[in-house]
Amino acid sequence: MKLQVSVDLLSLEQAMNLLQEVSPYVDIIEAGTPLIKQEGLKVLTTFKQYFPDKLIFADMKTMDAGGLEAEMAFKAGADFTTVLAVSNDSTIEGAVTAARKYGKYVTADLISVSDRVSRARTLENLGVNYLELHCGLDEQANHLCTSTADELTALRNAVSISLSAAGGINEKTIQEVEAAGADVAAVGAAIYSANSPAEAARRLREKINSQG
Ligand SMILES: O=C(CO)[C@H](O)[C@H](O)COP(=O)(O)O
Repeated sequence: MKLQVSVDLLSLEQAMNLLQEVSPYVDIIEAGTPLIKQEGLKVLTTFKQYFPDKLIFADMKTMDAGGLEAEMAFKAGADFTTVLAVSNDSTIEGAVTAARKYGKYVTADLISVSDRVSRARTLENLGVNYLELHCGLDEQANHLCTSTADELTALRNAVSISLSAAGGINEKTIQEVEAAGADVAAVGAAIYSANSPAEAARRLREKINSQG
């Protein structure tokens, strides 16, 4: 399983300071939605420039103009862009077409989808590369998330495309997420809010490695 750090900080300077510390332990660097909104797409270009051996994930959370927004992210340096799974199929198709043109990837974020298994099957048919099971920050704050492991298992049984999990994952839960079939675990606060982000990322990496 790959480890993704979700950089939900509000300045490029803070983001770069964090990444200098944690990048050795992660496979994927995510520019969080608030960071992209605050600093612009240049964060993607900067991440790619300084960390060329990492995959760069743009959490665009696109809801409309799928082709245009995906193209913007890929041109700026992203390897992945996200589109909201609740958006119209034509929006998803636009993002998928752009990803194919650039040889990059689309992740559909299942946040706020009620029938996730049914939507997952449609999204697979539409050509998305990854499905992200995501408990958002507001849902976490209001204790609205159900079991990530059970949900992942249901998705794993329903589709063949890659799965990622995001939302409140930490050292205690990362092995459960991997065992349930995730190909990527995205971790934000458990890394950037830790006393030592580098140590937190190192321990998460160790948990993944020890799972085999
Ligand atoms: O996309 C996000 C919020 O919309 C976050 O990046 C994602 O939830 C992971 O962060 P955390 O581990 O802090 O929950």
